[in-house]
Amino acid sequence: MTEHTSDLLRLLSERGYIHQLTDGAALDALALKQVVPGYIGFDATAPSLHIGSLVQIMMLRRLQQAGHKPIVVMGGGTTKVGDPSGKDESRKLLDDAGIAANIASIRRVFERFLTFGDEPTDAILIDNAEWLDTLEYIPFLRDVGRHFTINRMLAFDSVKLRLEREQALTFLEFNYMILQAYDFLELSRRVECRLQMGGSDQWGNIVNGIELTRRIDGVEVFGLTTPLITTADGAKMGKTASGAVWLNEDQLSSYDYWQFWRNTDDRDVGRFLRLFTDLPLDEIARLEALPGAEINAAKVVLANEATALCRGDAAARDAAETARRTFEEGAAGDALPTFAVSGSIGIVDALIGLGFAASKGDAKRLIKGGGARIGAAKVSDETMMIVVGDDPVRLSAGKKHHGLLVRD
Ligand SMILES: N[C@@H](Cc1ccc(O)cc1)C(=O)O
Repeated sequence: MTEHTSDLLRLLSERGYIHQLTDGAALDALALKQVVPGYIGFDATAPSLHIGSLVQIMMLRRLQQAGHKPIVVMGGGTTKVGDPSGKDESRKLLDDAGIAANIASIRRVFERFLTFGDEPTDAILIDNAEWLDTLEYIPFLRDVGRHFTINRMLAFDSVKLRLEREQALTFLEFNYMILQAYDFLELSRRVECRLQMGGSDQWGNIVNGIELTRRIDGVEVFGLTTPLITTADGAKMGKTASGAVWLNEDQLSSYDYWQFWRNTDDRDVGRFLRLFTDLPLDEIARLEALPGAEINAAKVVLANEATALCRGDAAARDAAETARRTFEEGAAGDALPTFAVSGSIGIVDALIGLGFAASKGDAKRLIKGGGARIGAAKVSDETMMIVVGDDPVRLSAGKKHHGLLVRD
């Protein structure tokens, strides 16, 4: 990576956010002389974003920390089309009411990470349905469509991969990149947006927007993508045995959110501290160098900081306190029910003992349905025996019910 002089690019590059960047030198120069409005778009395919979107949200936060203006674009329009980028199959189409409900629920999380308002570096939120919903087909094709060649569109990964694998790509989805490109042009006109950021799968959509904005308005805008965040064992970050790690509190308790971070692989701690917390780099360097089991202290710091950012200080403190009491003192935290066991117990009896199942049949159905977990691991064997030693064993039924087996 070349040396950057602007706070913006220095901050993004030293904390590990940059994968690809268009004309870095020109963006660097622009960021030195003015407030750069930069955007990231989020489609509203679920009621909450999950950890997979957290790098993008953190990038908007970094943009603001470096003195620039974050623009959150909610994809009220693009969600109706469905981005084929990085997807093997067409997305399930949502109706207007479903999209509106998802947007209302998703948008709350941004208030935790960004400061909104009317000042030059305050964040703003815009819904692209504002301009996409009312496009007129023939004028749009003539003004915008003529700048795209099918020859080139076929070469972008989002299209090419589906064709190569002989997976269907509908004409509806084929239009997505044009609509996202048009968003960039609209945002350049409406709020002088100069930068679009996104995950690495968004590169094609972003580049199309840059070219369209240059061709139609003669304005130079920039693009930046983040690396795909994987864990040390090679998995995509945020996929746990129990499902997606949701950012919204009504989808995942703050205690479970905290635990997700606490369970970070030793090798990922430093990288995650840089990406997902505001701790200064020298402090992170110290934490990631902690030897042996002391690295667990760094994981607790990561869990505390990341949870405080997303869920607030009080939620982070409560989660840390519950964890400390349950795991460090071996006693039960207020938040979780316990069941005392002498030596070992069968999984079925444990589920009944904690009140998660009313009968043996009920407990077996829960296990068959994939709803029973020990720690983060799904239980599939209904005859499994659990040995309870000095440390309590955490048992869960579904997403909401958690309890501890403690030694009698
Ligand atoms: N295509 C993006 C979302 C997006 C929507 C509209 C935009 O203008 C930009 C980005 C995604 O699927 O993650």
